[in-house]
Amino acid sequence: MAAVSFDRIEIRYDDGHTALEEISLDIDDGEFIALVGPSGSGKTTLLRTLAGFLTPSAGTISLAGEPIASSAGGTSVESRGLGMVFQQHALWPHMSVEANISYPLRLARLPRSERRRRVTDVLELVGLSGMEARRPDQLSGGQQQRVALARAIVHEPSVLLLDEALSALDEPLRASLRFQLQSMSRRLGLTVVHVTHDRSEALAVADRVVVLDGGRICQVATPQELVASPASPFVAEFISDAALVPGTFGPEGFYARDLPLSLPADRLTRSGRPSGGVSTGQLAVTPRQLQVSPLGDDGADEGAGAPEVVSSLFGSHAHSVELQWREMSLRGEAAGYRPSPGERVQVHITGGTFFEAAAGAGQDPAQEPAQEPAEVSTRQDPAEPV
Ligand SMILES: Nc1ncnc2c1ncn2[C@@H]1O[C@H](COP(=O)(O)OP(=O)(O)OP(=O)(O)O)[C@@H](O)[C@H]1O
Repeated sequence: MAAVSFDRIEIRYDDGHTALEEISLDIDDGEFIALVGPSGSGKTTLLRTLAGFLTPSAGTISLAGEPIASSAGGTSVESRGLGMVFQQHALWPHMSVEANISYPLRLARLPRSERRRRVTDVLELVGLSGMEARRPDQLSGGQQQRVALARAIVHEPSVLLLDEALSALDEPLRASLRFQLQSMSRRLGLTVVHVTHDRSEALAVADRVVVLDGGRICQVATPQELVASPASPFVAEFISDAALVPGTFGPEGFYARDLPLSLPADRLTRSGRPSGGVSTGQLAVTPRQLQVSPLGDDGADEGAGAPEVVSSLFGSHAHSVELQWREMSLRGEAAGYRPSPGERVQVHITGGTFFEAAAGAGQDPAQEPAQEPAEVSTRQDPAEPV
């Protein structure tokens, strides 16, 4: 197992496209890192660079403190001692499970008895004991993927690289493999770099999540930090499906520009360094922070200007509601009541993160301790129903 360090890595493809810029990241020995970001953000490029399939145009990569890649070249893929699993489990169809898994051990010329022992151990670890003699076509997709995992870890890799390794599997198998992957990597003390386009998977399994966009790192944080203190409106939108409500922030709190909606200062988190006075920007409001309830009898004017339900998806804890409010599309949650499409409703905002205009991406939320968004009684909320 080993720590990994990226120092100002840049990747320019042959056609001149810059896929990665200024990537600096330290991964601890035994840490589980997830790389997430929109399609084309550079996740696979970063993984392939670490694996040794791509040479950096600038910067260096170190493994266990030793440089392994720079623009001058690097050590070979094989000598990096990595384990890799891809979306499509590339097993040899004509070989047994045992032969598939022990292949890297045969290459390393380990004696037969040692190979047998290791294969037995690793099959137990991935929950496939006794399946040594089967061929891949006699296994389910999930079992095949677990064989691929077993093969990737049997030679005790320095780092385990996963590229959408669970993406081809259906739920609930995928969920159970998430549990298995995490417990297995913990037990072995593996350093893992897991590329996924599935945000909830990244948050569920990783110690820290790296959010990429346009070839740059937007934020590196624990799952809790990412959700509670997104570093930019993009991260809030991408990770938590936040709506970005334009408005102003002053001593009394946030006032939306285009909607009859406000939030007192003590219920919101402010990202970056406060510049003082009144500032304009955006309030990122996640669906959990936007509670939907029926229009009350308390004088609401038949809801003419109230948010309208576009769709309402069932949820076992709360229903997910998509709303149109004037020009804005918002997502919220309704607990104990499921609104119907076309219905006018009222909304209450329980928290949010304010981003000052032009400050935006790249701010360091650590400069200001983040408050947990307040979960308050919605009825006293100043986000007035219309
Ligand atoms: N061989 C290549 N030549 C030129 N550009 C490339 C090449 N491979 C990838 N790119 C570009 O580099 C950028 C990053 O691609 P990459 O595959 O790393 O993204 P990704 O985040 O893994 O995307 P996805 O989630 O769709 O797999 C994209 O703009 C892509 O079009």
